[in-house]
Amino acid sequence: MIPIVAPFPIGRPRRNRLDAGTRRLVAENRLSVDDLIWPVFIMEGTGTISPVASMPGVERVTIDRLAAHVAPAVKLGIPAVALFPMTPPEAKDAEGSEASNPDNLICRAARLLTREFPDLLLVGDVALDPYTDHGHDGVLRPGPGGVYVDNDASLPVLVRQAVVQAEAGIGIMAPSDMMDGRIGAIRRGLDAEGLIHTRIMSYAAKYASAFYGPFRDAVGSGGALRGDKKTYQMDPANSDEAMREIAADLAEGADMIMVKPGMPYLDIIRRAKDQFAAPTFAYQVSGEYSMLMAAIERGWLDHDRGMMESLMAFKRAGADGVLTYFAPRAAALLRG
Ligand SMILES: NCC(=O)CCC(=O)O
Ligand SMILES: [Mg+2]
Repeated sequence: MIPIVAPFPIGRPRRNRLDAGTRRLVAENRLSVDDLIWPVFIMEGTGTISPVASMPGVERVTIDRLAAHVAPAVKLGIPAVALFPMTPPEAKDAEGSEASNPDNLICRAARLLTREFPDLLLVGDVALDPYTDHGHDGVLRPGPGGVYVDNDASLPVLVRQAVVQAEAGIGIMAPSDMMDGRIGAIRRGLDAEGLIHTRIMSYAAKYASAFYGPFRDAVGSGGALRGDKKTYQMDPANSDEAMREIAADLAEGADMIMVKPGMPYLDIIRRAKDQFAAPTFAYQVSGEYSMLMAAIERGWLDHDRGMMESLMAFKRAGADGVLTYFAPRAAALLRG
């Protein structure tokens, strides 16, 4: 489609920007509270709210503080929270066994939130990195290059993790591990337990990115990480490959797909939406958040305008929703 524009001076594009009313009428995209998913960090202990040093304005909370922490977001109408645990080092092992403990932090948090806020959607991360002492998303076995994150040996562990999380009340499973075939394996595993309503939001195109740094600080997995994740997360140079990853996950039964990180990968979101017309989400990851907040704290950017513009970019790129640490603040602004 080639837009027809009358030549100047008959055509004057500035007419449609003349006043706030006109600008509202012609706005092509809108951000709404309905688009927001809020990632929340949980830790062991009691009575503690602990700031994440590398993410100004973000806190980890103990389970007894979780309902009070989440209540304002629920009140603002945020439809979903994504839960991430800070697993204590003594609960970590090489196989990530704690991931499938039905009484792990995530499951206890999910039972509590389901009871307190029955309409709030819970998104559960499926990957082993918060639970392994080596910081990888799957289990390590001898393989190419010495040790290797073993795809097929990781799948049954991920399936068990998804099942315990679903049984604890998590309605949306979000596999972030990037193993091949995990969406199909998790779907079959859930269905075998009768968990046919559990949705899968696949981190289909997850890049091996520098922008996850502050998150690893928040969940305490950064120091432990041996090597890098380049043998399973995607190369930032690639875009066609993201389309193949997304196609595979949709074919295996993903209900929704995600692109991660967000802002440096807006082109991937647009391609994905145009090509697959599936519910598409962006994760505005910790490094993007902290980058904005660092500039905001120095007075170099305006908080509200910077936040809203960064979120609108995802809508314009074609995302249906955004996982963002700004969610409660954006929702408060949208509610006026
Ligand atoms: N599965 C979650 C992550 O890997 C990182 C998210 C972030 O950096 O915010
Ligand atoms: Mg894949």
